[in-house]
Amino acid sequence: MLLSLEDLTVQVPGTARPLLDSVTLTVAEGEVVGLVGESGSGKSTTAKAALGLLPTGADFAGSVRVDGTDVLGLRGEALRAHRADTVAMIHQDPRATLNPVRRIGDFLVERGATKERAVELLAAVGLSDPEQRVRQRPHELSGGMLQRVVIAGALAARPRLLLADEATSALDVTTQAEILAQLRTAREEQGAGLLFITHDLHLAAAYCDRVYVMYAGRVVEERSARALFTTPAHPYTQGLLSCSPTLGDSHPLLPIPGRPPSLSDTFPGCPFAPRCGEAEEECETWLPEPVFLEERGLREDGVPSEGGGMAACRRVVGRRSAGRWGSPRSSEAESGGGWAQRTTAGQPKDKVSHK
Ligand SMILES: Nc1ncnc2c1ncn2[C@@H]1O[C@H](COP(=O)(O)OP(=O)(O)OP(=O)(O)O)[C@@H](O)[C@H]1O
Repeated sequence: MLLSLEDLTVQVPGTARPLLDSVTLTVAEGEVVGLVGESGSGKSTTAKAALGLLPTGADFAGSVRVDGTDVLGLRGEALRAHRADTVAMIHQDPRATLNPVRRIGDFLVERGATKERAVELLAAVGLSDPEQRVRQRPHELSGGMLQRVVIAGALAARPRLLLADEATSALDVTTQAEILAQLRTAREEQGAGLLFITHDLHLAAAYCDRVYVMYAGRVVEERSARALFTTPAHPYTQGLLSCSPTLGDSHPLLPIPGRPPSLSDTFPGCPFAPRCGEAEEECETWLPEPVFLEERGLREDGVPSEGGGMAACRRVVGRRSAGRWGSPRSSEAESGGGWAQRTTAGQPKDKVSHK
């Protein structure tokens, strides 16, 4: 597996609950995996963990592996090489990545491209006049052009794993569509995996192969993009879909009531229970573990589901076997009940300090 997070729990001092709580997530070679959730759900912290970057002073438990390498154990030159060569992150604001006084060509050469390849990379991400662009400085290009430059820079070292954190959110829809297509092409040509972070569940469903939904530092659902869109299993996923508009859909938008929890909020049970229209008394005290969703017949209204996947909700427990997040499905984990009583406010066991 290219990227594998296993039960990653991350806590910083002074917060009541962890930033990440037992996050398990995989990205295979050549796969586009979406990570969605409201602000503060832990998406960026999850992606940064793949770079070996945890908040200063954080305690963590669990593991992060890229191509089999234990990333959180890397130090010094090995960590620098990992960040320079193996993984590349693309942020929302290209101006935060680009040095305003350096030429575009220098930016690409610093990332390992030759001068000829710098021109080729700019052409590959759809910039016109690439020979001229390499001599220009960031203030001479528009925001959409700069984001293309940043993507060219991310591809320069031919990384195995691309992390796109809201990389297209600030762009107009035409530029967004072109950049998404170019990221996909780059992924195909280089065989890289792509972790695609977005607030927009519809975009994730349209663009990704598989999607993880996060809430309050936990993964609450993992499905194929199509299954997530057609038969969302978790009430939170259903809520996200109901409150985001789609073209041609005349249904009224239904916002999820309440607000996402802060790091000072703790929960004896399911973190989503206070906002969940389906919550029952048990949800307030029991934390649902992930369970497998079968190929068909998941939903109570009889609509067939597709593609299996996992969800952590009391509504699907009892009808499904306990499981582990990730892909492919692991048969040895198919036993047990799928419920766990939460005993602490998420204190990681066997924690390690990240200084
Ligand atoms: N270095 C840090 N120290 C303390 N808290 C942090 C640190 N980094 C992130 N957090 C907190 O961890 C939680 C998760 O943050 P994260 O940025 O991962 O969420 P997100 O889902 O990416 O949000 P957004 O969509 O707004 O970027 C937030 O409550 C954030 O304030």
